[in-house]
Amino acid sequence: GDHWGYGIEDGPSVWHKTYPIAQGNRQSPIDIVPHQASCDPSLGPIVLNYDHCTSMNIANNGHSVIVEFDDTDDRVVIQGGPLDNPYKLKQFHFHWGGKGCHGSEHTVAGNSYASELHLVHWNAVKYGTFEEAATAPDGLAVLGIFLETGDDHRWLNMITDALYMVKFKGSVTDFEGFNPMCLLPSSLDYWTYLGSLTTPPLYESVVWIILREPIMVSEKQLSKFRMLLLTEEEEDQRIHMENNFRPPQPLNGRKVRSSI
Ligand SMILES: CN[C@H]1CN(c2cccc(OC)c2)S(=O)(=O)c2sc(S(N)(=O)=O)cc21
Ligand SMILES: [Zn+2]
Repeated sequence: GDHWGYGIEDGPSVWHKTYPIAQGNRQSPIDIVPHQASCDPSLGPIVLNYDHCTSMNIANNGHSVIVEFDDTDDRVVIQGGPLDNPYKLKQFHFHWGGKGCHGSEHTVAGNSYASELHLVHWNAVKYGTFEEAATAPDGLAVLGIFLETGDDHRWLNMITDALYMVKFKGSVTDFEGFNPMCLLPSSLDYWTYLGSLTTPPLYESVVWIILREPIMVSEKQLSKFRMLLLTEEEEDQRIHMENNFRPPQPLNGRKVRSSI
C-alpha cells in the first residue's frame, strides 16, 4: 500500500528512496516565473467540454479528497492549447495548507496560493487504459487552478458540504452530476510545461496547464478540507489532512510557455 505522505518521516524529502524518479529531470510542481515564460503565439486556447457531467463519487484516499469520473464515454474532454489530442477527465482533487498558511503546489514568482485544484485527464486516443497513459510522456494532462482566500465560492459548497461524509481515510460516497465547469475562473489564460505527477508514483507523464487566474474561496470553506483525516475510522489516533503539497522542483532547463 501507499507508505508515503507529507510528514517528516514519509514526506517529499524522502520519496526518492522508494521512487527514485523523484530526482528526475521533469518533476513537478515548479515555480512559474511569468516574465521568464515564453509567450508562444502558436499556443491556441484551451477548449474544455465538461457539459455531460459524469462524476461518480467523492473519496478520501489518505492523501487528498478526490472526485472520480466515469471515463468510459468520450464526452468529458480537454483539448487545444499544447495538446495534440483530446484528453478525457478521470478525476479532480485538491492540495491545501494548514490554518492560514499556503498550500498550493505550483508557485508564481515565489508566491504560493492557499490551495490548488488538479483536474486529471488522460490521452485515450493514444493509450488504451489510464494506467498505461499515466506512464507515457504525453499520457496525462493536468489542469491546475489556484484557490485564493476571499469570498465564499458558491459552487465549492457542493464539495465542502460532502466532506463530512468522507472524513476518514478509505471512505467514499456517491457524488453524481457534479460539473467541474463551475470551478473554473473567468479567464482560461495559462502557462504550460512538461512535468510529472506531484505525488508518488511521480511518473513524468504530465502536460501541465496552469491557469493564471485563481478562483476565490472562503477561509471557512478551506477549513472544511482540513477536517479530513489521514487516519481510518478504526484507528484511535486522528491526524488531520493538511499541508498535502510538494514543494517546487528544479526546472532543469525546461521551457514554460504562456498563452498570454
Ligand atoms: C496519489 N495521486 C496520484 C494517483 N495517480 C496515479 C497515476 C498512475 C498510477 C497510479 O497508481 C498506480 C496512480 S493519478 O494519476 O490519479 C494522480 S494525478 C496527481 S497530480 N497531483 O500530479 O495531479 C497525482 C496522482
Ligand atoms: Zn494533485
